[in-house]
Amino acid sequence: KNMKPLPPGSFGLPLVGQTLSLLRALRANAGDDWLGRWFATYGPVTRLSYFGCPTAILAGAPGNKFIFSSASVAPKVPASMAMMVGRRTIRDMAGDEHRRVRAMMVQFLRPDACKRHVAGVDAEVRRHLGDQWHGKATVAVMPAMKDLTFDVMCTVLFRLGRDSSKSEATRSELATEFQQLVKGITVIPLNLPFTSFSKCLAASRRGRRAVAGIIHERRIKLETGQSSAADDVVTHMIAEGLPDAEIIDNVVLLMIAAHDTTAALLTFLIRHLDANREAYDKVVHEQEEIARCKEPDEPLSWEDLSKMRYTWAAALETLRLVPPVFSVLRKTTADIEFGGYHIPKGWQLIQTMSTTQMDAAIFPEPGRFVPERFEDTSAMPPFCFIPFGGGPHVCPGNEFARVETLVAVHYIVTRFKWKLASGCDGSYVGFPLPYPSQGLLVDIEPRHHQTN
Ligand code: HEM
Repeated sequence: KNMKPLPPGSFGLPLVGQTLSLLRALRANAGDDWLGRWFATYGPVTRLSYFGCPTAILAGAPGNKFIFSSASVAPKVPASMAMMVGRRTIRDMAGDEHRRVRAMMVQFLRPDACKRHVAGVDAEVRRHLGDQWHGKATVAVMPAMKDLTFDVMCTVLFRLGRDSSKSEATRSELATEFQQLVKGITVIPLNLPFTSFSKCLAASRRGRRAVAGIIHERRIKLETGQSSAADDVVTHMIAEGLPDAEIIDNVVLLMIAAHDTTAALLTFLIRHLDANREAYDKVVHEQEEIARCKEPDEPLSWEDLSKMRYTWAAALETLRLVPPVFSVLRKTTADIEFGGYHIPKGWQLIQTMSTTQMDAAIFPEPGRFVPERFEDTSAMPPFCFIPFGGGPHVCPGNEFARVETLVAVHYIVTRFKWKLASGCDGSYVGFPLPYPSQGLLVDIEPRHHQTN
């Protein structure tokens, strides 16, 4: 009787709702304009229909705080994602179960583990630049960064060595299948012969079989005393007694979460440094100072990374301007009230990173690339800069992403100069992940350090 009204807005046409119009805007990199118009019409708490579900979109820091920390809100896994990745990932779990499986991943992602990963990341980055940048005149940055982050993840987190042709084959099989299955997450889940979704499902089945093969090998090694639970995340999950089907789902999730996001960060950092010479000079200066104290083949150390303060500030500013994850999707697990409105149980909830990250009241001149904003973040209001999400499901890989980004930037800026190739305008689509036109083609030239 005393129920508050539903949020203002419109569900649009049956089934279609606002899905096509919002997706079209997102793909054309006009999602912010679309949402800006929507919020201007209906206010910061509003309803619409997205992928056939009643949905509330919340704008601003209070909305972010509510979505990330309310006990009556849980992650929503879209049907296409569940079909590609599986239904027993940590995105589908809550409470103790979520904490338990998440802890198995965090064991390999928290700062003390990342400290141990630095040398492995360093070797993989050098190897990549040696293979894909040295001797080249032009590089497509995004594909190169995707390869790099995929390989770093395989080597460092999953210990897929490069010591045998079998493990090289497993890596390349996983890389091929994952390229395809990731596409299936954002298409309409229509499983009919010859649809792109059905091809993605087939890739998912093959990718899952490859992961099952890795589990099989790791179990034998564990049982015969050739390995220990501390060696890698798969062996750890086996030792913790997680059922194989759940290991597969969570490994697939981890592989997806771990590589494209960091590749997008690296790509757009390179693009912004090209366009902002003052920031570029400061990054080069910081990295040259570190390189000067090292022997040519000496890997970077954890202490070196802690000196890369300006470079990390530039990376954070890149995440503010071009968040790899455009928005976070949740669902209500009970009837809730927010901002004077009633949001029923089972509705989807969406927040979008850019409503606060591009708000001039929080980040003056929000369109400008100003890394200095992140040199001291003590005055930054909470729940305004949220590229890694928030609450119990906040990204556990942020420290790993920091290590990867700083090591890669170190070797890129100390070994190469770059500028956009002629004909590449630096434009990009914003969804499902920010992806630059032509993969961001840059012309490169070697600087002075040229060892591998
Ligand atoms: C710049 C790089 C990255 C960005 C921007 C990013 C962003 C995000 C975001 C927005 C979420 C959802 C958080 C939420 O629901 O509140 C997430 C979740 C997640 N990320 Fe990342 N991520 C990055 C890198 C990584 C890396 C390197 C890994 C692993 C090595 C990783 C593993 C995960 C996992 C496992 C989850 C699910 C956590 C859960 O549901 O408990 N991410 N990430």
